[in-house]
Amino acid sequence: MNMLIESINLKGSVKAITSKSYAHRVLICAALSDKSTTFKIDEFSEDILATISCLEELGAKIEIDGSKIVVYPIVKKETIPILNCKESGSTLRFLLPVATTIYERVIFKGEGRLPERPLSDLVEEIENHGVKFSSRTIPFETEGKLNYKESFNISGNISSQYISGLLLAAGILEDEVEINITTKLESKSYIDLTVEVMEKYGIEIVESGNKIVKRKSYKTIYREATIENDWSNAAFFLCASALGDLISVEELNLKSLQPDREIVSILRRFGAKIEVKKNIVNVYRRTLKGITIELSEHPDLLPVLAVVASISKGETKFINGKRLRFKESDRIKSTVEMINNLGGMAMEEADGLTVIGIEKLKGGIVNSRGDHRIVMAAAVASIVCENEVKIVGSEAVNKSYPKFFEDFKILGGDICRQ
Ligand SMILES: O=C(O)C1=C[C@@H](OP(=O)(O)O)[C@@H](O)[C@H](O)C1
Ligand SMILES: C=C(OP(=O)(O)O)C(=O)O
Repeated sequence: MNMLIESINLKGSVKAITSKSYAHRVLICAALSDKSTTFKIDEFSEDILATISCLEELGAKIEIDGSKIVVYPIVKKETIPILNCKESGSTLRFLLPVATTIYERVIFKGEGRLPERPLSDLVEEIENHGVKFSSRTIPFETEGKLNYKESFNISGNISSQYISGLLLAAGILEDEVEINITTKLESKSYIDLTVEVMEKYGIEIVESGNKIVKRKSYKTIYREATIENDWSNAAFFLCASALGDLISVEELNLKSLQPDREIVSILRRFGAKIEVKKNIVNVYRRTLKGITIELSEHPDLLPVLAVVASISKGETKFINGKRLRFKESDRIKSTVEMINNLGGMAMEEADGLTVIGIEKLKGGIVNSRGDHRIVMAAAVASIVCENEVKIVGSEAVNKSYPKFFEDFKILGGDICRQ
């Protein structure tokens, strides 16, 4: 599907949607605990639906009634579970250790770019703990249960999801489990999110240096869960507000551990004025100037920040973002391509990019490269384009924010499906 967007300022207020990262974690912890958990999800993105259907396949009963969701604990089935993780890296990397802890045999599948995204360090460590794989990349079938006799050694600079996955699985056992991180740890806040949710289910996690120790197993003390709203997707409208008229983004937790909460201080460094009232964030347009942005702790912000950089005075350098090459697209390449196709100036580097700010973008055609964050960033870029923006493959947005264009329209956006 293609989307044609006229260059119009957006204005108004929008409520942030349910956090995808939180939803994955609460769904999994709920399914591994001993009683049902009830909570609300107001945006059933494809990634969240992938985790729901994989948990059902593992034997959890999940009832959905509008935005209300009740998750009952997994009851092990006789048949071999077939987990289709669709395009969700979190679903695959969280559920691989979980499923192999519970089941002797599991089939894993995926779609889009997921089979090409990194998994080998996790596969090797799971193999070291007694599980055989029919192939190194998905689709594969596993044979043998994950054993916890030895501690786990895993890299911390390829995907933080490896560590979150091992932690989530370790919570199934009452025993103490030790995870050693063998490299520099990136995206630490995503692990903090995992720990935060697991602790709500009675698990104790102690971190010291490069070692994480898990104690106790899942207990349901979190029968009525609350899921935070999503800073990663709120960032698109916060950036749109920095580029045009005011868009208030509502219902955000200012004290959240979500790494993408950092968008507030990044926009402030660009020169935007920010006002925070309770849980509402208002970003006001000011003259913006280029800055240096470290990507390793919040990789998902790159595409939309590159749009902000494209009309900020001087040079913006995005550094330490090697991992972005392995997202839904090679996000360094697809971001550079998006900015340049819209008439901006972006240069690709090995682990980041440089954007030189200009007065206004021209507009043009952007290929999403199957990446939801490129779709939403290109839509935001339309605000600072002289002409319209055409997004090819705009359906990729469903991965995290299916009603993004609905919200975009409510804010005054002029869009036409083609
Ligand atoms: O744990 C999570 O919820 C996520 C971790 C990050 O991935 P990596 O740690 O693989 O970079 C992030 O990019 C992804 O969107 C969500
Ligand atoms: C990379 C992302 O998610 P995941 O790794 O779960 O596919 C994302 O949402 O940008």
